[in-house]
Amino acid sequence: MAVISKYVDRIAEKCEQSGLSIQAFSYALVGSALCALTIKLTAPYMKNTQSSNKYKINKGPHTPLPIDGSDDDMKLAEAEKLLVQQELKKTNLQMVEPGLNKEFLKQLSALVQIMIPQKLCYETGLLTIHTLCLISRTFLSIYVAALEGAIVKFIVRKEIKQFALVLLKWFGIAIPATFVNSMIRFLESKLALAFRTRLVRHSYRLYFKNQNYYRVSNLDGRIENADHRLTEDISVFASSVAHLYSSLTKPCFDLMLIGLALMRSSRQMKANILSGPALSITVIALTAHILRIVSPKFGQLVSEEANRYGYLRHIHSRIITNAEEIAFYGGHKVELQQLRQAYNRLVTQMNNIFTQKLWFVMLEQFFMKYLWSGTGMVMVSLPILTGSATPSSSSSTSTTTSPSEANASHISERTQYLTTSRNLLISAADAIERLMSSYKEVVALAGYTFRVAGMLDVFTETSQGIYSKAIVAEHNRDTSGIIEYRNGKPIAKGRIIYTDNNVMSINLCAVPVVTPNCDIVVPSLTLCFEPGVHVLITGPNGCGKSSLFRILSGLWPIYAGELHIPRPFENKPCMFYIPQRPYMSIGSLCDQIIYPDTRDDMKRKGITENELRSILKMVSLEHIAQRDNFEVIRDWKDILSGGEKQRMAVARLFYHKPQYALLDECTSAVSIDVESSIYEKAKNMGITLLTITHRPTLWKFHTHILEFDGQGSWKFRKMETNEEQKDQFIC
Ligand SMILES: Nc1ncnc2c1ncn2[C@@H]1O[C@H](COP(=O)(O)OP(=O)(O)OP(=O)(O)O)[C@@H](O)[C@H]1O
Repeated sequence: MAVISKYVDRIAEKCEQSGLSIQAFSYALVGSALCALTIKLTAPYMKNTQSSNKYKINKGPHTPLPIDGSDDDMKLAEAEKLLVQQELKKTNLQMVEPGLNKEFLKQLSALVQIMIPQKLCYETGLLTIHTLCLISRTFLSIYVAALEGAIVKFIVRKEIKQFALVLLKWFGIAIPATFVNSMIRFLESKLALAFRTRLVRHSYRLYFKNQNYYRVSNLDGRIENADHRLTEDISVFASSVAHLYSSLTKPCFDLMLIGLALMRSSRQMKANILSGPALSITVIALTAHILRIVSPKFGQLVSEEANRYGYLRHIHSRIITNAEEIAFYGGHKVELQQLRQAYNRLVTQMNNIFTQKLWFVMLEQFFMKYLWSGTGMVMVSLPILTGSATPSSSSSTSTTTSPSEANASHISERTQYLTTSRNLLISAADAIERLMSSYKEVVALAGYTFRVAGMLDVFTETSQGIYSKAIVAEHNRDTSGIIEYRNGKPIAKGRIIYTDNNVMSINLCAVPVVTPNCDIVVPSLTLCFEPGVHVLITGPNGCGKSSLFRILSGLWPIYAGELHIPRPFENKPCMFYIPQRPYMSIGSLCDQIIYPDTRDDMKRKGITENELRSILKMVSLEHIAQRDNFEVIRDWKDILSGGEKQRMAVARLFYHKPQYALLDECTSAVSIDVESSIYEKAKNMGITLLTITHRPTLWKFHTHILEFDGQGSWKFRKMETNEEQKDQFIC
C-alpha cells in the first residue's frame, strides 16, 4: 500500500507541474476506481443473465450452467441436463418434500416404533439412564453455580477458611460432574448404535424379502442407490435422533430448573420475580419467531445433498465393478465426465447450503450472543436495581453489627447473587441456544427421515409387487388391454400357482412377457414344460428369451394369465438358473460350488469333500481343487477365467440337481468338447434342460424347440433330428 501511495503522490506531483490540480487528479482517480469496482461487481451478473437467458430459450429452465464457455463444459452441461431431468422425474414421483410437517411426524413415529418396539426393552433402559444423567447434570450445574457465587462472596469478605472449604467442595463436585458429562456422551453413542441396529435389521429383512434387492433396482425407479440409504442414511438418521433427544431434553430440564433457581434468588433479593422472566421470554419468543421465518429449508437442502452424494458413490462403485470392461474399451473419458458431473452437482449443492448457512448463522449469533446477553444483564440487574430491601439472609445480622459492616455484608451478598445468577443465566442462555440450534437439526432430521422412511415404504411396496417407474408413469401407452393400470401404476393380475409334488410340469397359461418399463415383448405365451422334454429356446436378440426365464423364476411380475410351477420338494429346487456371466460369491472354493447353500445345508445333505471333488471333475475343474484346497478364501471373480467361472456355475447345477435347469448361454465361453460332456452328464442326472443358446453344437441335446420371431409371435414344436433341421437352426 505504501509503495502504491508513494507512486500516486509522484504522479500527482507531475500532474500539478503540468497544470492539473491535485483535486482534479483525486476526482479522476476515485472515479476510475469506482468505475472499475462497478464493472467488477456487475460483470458476472450480466454474464450469468445472458447465459441463463440463452439457456432458457434453447434448453429449458432446469439446465445447469456450464462452468466456463468451453466446448467440453457445454457438453457436460448438456449431459447434466439429462441427469437433472431424471432427478426431476424422480422428485415428481416422490411428490412429498421433506420438511417440518405432518408427514414428517408420521414418518418419524413409524421409525420410532421400529427403533423402540416395546415399552420395556434395551433402548428404553438406555433412554431412562440417559434421562437420569441429563437431570443430574442440570442439578450439578445449579450447584456449581451456587458454589462459584459462594467462592466470590468469601473472596470479597476475605474469609480464607470458608473460601478454601468451598473451593474444596467445588473440586469434589468436579469428579461426579465430569463422569456424568462423559456418561451422557457414552449413552448417546450407545443409543445411536442401538437405534441403528434395530433399523438395519428391519430394513435388511425387508430388503431380502421376496427378492426385493432385485426388484428395487430393476423393477422400481424410486431408489437409485439403496446401498447408500441402507448404510450412510440409516447411520446418520440414528445418530441424529439420539443426539436430538439429549439436545432437546437437556436444555428443557436446564431451563426449568435454572428458572426456578433464578426466581428463588430474586425472591431472596426481595425483588419482583416476574419482570425478569417476562422480559426474557418476550425477547426469546420474538427472536425465535424471526429466526423461524428467515430460516432456509435445511431439510430439503440436506436431503438433496444426500441424494447427490449417493449418486456420486453409485458412479464410483459402477467404475470399480466394471473396471476391466471400461479399461478394455478405453472408456475413461466418459466415466471421468460422469464422475465430474456428479461431483460438480454435489459441490453446487454444498455451496448453496454453505451460503444459506452463512447469513442464517450470522443472524443467529447476533441474537444469541448479543441480544440475549444484553437481556440477561438487564434481568440480573433488575432485582438489585428494583429490590426494595437487603437480602433476607443478611437481615438477621444487621441488628448485631455496625452499619459499615452491614453495608460490606450487603455488598458481598449482592456480589454472590450476581455471580450465581450470571452463571445460571449463562447456562440458561446456552440451553436456549442449543434448543434454537436444535431446530436446524430437526429440519435436517426431516431430510434423513424422509429418505429412510421413503426407503422402507418402497421396500414394503415392491415386496408386495407395487412398482413405480418414471418411464411407466409418463407413458400413457396402448397396451391392447394386456396391462391394467390403477392410479398410473400397472397391476400384476397374473397368478403364480405352486403345484403339488407329483405334478412336475411347468405350465404357462396366456402369460404375457412384459418388461419392467411395461413394454410388451410377447403378448401371450401358453406352454407346458414337462420333465424329460429338453427345450431349446431361440430367436433374435431382445425377443424375450431371458425374459421368459425371469418370469419363470418370479423376478418379473405376471400381468395376466397363470403360471403353474412345482413346489420345491425336500430342499431340492425345482429350477436352477445359470446366467451367461456367473456370479462368484465371497468365500472358499467349497462355498462357490455349494452356492446358495451354506456349509450347514451341505452337512445336512450329507455331501462330502470327495463328492465336491468329483463334481469339479465333471466340469473339468479338478486342477482348481489341487491348486487351492476347498477352504482357502480367494477372490474367485478375478482368479478364475471367463470359461472357468462358467464351468464353476455348472458345478453348482450338478451339486443342486434340480428338476429343471434354466441355461442362459451359460457355456458360451466353454470349449465345445467340455460343453458337450456337461450337457450329456446333466441329462444323465435326470435334469431337464431349458437352454438359450446360439451354438448349433448343442441342438442334439434337446427334444423340442421354442422359437420367438422378435415380433411377439412364437412357435413350440418337436425338434427333428435330420440334417435339414440342423441347417435351418444354424441359420
Ligand atoms: N430390466 C429391464 N428393464 C426394462 N427392459 C428390459 C429389462 N431387461 C430386458 N429388457 C428388455 O426386454 C426385451 C427382451 O429382453 P431379453 O433379455 O429377454 O432378450 P433376449 O431375447 O434374451 O436377448 P439376447 O439374445 O440379446 O440375450 C428387450 O427389449 C430388453 O430391452
